Amino acid sequence: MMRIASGKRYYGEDCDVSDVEEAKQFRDIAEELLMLGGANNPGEFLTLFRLIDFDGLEKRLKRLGQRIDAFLQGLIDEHRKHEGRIPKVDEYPIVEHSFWTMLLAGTNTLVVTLEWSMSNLLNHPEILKKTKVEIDTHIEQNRLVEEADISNLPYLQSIVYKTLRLHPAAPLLVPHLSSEDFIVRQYNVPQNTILLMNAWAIHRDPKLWSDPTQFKPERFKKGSEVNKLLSFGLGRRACPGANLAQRTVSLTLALLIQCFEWKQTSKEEIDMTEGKWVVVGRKLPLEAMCQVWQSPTIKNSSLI
Ligand code: HEM
Repeated sequence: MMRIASGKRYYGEDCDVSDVEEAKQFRDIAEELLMLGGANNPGEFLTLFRLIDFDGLEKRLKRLGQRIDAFLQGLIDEHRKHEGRIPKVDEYPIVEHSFWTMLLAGTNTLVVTLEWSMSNLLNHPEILKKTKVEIDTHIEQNRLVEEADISNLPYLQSIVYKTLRLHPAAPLLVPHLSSEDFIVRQYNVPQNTILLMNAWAIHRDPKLWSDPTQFKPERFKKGSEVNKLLSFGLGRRACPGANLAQRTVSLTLALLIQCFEWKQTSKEEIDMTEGKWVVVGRKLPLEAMCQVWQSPTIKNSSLI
């Protein structure tokens, strides 16, 4: 995402990151923001806590907001210097906020989805094998998978859908606020109520899915199953990056499978315990062994 937005890289080996200090700053900010975003704020339930800023959450958020503004200002100034344009201060807020929302909403979500996909595949070697066969059957030996190939790899796409169902990166979506009073079934929802939707629970509801906790990519062969997914929300505030996300995760996963042979580090199943941030990844980082497949195209690729 950072590359799309500014042409820079903030993650990866230090030698690939042009400005190591700036990259570290970004990673620190993103981590703190995700941590505070997931914080349970007692002030939302009891006014007294809000008045005394219990836990100092508000102070920490304000401090973080200033760090974010300074960081983004630096990027925008740098960009304008290259563009040779005179800065127009009143343009900043929109540019800043759009830029930051994209980075915040579009980085960790992709990473955790990819990590959950790989975890599931390592726990199901037969599915991993089937995916490799699909890739090798559709992609010529002398080239790597490209974005345009994804639509010809339905089994791979099913794995991504399946992962989005069992491990939606934002299991409670994003909090919404009711703009007026309304009724859902027998529930009265007053104006200004914070509303959370539990996509995680809906995706595991046995009334909607057969074998709801099983990792069975085949089920998504039937297109209608995809329409039941809520991983990107619904309606006018649904995720605008859904298409990009599915393509990015599918392509990265396809390349990982095409280029490397993957194995677990032990005989035990990979622990699938979830972490507790607002974007829910694995509790423990995924550990796996990989080896480059012995093909000249892959060995000579700049990806390796
Ligand atoms: C697997 C990856 C992703 C998942 C699971 C995901 C999921 C979500 C969810 C659940 C929402 C809230 C929808 C709602 O509350 O109804 C959302 C909002 C949003 N997402 Fe994503 N997202 C992903 C990737 C991306 C990417 C790559 C981008 C940007 C390029 C992006 C940009 C946004 C933005 C800007 C919003 C806010 C939309 C609004 O409030 O109107 N997301 N996303």
